[in-house]
Amino acid sequence: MTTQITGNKASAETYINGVFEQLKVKNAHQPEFLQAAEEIFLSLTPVFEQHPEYIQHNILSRMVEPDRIISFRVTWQDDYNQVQVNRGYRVQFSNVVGPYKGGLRFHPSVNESIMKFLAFEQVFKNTLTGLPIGGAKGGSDFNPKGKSNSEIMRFCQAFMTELYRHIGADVDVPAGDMGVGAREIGYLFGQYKRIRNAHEAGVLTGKTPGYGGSLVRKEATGYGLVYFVEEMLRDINETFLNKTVVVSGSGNVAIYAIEKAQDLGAKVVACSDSNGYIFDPEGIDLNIVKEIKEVKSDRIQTYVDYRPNATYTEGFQGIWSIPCDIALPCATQNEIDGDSARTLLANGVKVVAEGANMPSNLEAINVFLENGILFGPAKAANAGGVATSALEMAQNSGRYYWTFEEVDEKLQEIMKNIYVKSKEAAFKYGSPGNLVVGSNIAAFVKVADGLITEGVY
Ligand SMILES: NC(=O)C1=CN([C@@H]2O[C@H](COP(=O)(O)OP(=O)(O)OC[C@H]3O[C@@H](n4cnc5c(N)ncnc54)[C@H](O)[C@@H]3O)[C@@H](O)[C@H]2O)C=CC1
Ligand SMILES: O=C(O)CCC(=O)C(=O)O
Repeated sequence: MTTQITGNKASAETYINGVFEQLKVKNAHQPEFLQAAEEIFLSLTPVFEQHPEYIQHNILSRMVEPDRIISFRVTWQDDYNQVQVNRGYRVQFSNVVGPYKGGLRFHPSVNESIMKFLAFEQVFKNTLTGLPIGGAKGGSDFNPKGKSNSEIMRFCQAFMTELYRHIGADVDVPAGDMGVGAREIGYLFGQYKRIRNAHEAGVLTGKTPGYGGSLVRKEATGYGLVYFVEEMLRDINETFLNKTVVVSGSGNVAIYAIEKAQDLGAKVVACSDSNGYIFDPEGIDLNIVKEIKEVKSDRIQTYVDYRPNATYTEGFQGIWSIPCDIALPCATQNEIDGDSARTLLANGVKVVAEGANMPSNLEAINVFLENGILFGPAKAANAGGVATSALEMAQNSGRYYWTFEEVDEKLQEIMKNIYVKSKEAAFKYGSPGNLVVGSNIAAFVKVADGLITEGVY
């Protein structure tokens, strides 16, 4: 089946629906990728109405097909000398705006659909930062849980032994995502250097500060999320001060979102991991969470051993039944469904902003938007991490380091600009206040114009 391109004569909706029907046929077994695409397609009718040239250039069909998908075997030896085999991926989705850029996820759920949805989202997110970075994502179905440090190192070395041939400071620059932090990036970088015999610092970001890494990268996604919400609140003359906040997850994004929200005077009362959630009515003691997660790699359940007034509940979904002013989902995709969204609404939530990638499903997003909840979509609200990665690339190529304050100031400026850009696009294209539509359109137009500028390929 091929799309009929009839230029200005085709209605925007007919074109968009046609491309989506083809996408469903071609990717029938990739629900996460189709969900991410549908969310963007639903925003685009006014763009194609105003820009019939995008139909002539068949921009949408070009944008939903990744430049390439690399899949490879990762063979490594565990601590019992058993040979283990995992599957590795790198989806290089688009380099229209800059070199491919995006994290690596090590999690047993990783498959091609999840890699493609993340890489596709990354194209739009990276464009919104205003920095020259294209979109990619990679990872493996390797499960880091319960693995020794030596096993993690051997896995990372095996992973890089194949990945190295596909990346480069001007080609594709991976970083961390779930299950991949500074330790894993260190092992990956070490192996890259050994193979290439070159200290090409800009080939990976999220490195340890002092060894090529930028200050603030560790904190950047969580801090950036809170800076974005500050902008949303500013528009209604509000601040974080004395707000009750619920944050899901207790990993990199969640911990630093909690830290910054607390800095700004909020009371964060709950967080979670994949087993369950804790509720601390007096406000979470973040030092305990850091000790449990960053030092001991233990379950969040153990928090209640330190804080007698806190409670632990099995099951991660229940966290959304805790009344709050601001909800920050920072764990994983599809963690908020329609029912959870309605519960949040009934309990008086005012703002929902996404630290994780695609944490709200389409039904949940509609519940928020239709009921006037201020909603910050992931590709805008969590772009602070990748933006700071781009700042790390800039420092690496300039061969110097900025101070914590310098990077933090740039991050705040970037998050503010993303907010303004998304808000203005929403207004211009007829959906004032809708940051889903605004962020999708602002990014789409930039990539679409790039595709036209750079010619058909
Ligand atoms: N690390 C980064 O810079 C960025 C991460 N993200 C997204 O943020 C999310 C979290 O990533 P990180 O914090 O980096 O990962 P991480 O590996 O540091 O932490 C993930 C946390 O989520 C918990 N978790 C997993 N599934 C869960 C569930 N169903 N319910 C509750 N908790 C659950 C885990 O126990 C862990 O505490 C992911 O969606 C990731 O793609 C987005 C932008 C940048
Ligand atoms: O810093 C990066 O390159 C990647 C961050 C990331 O994976 C994300 O934004 O989802």
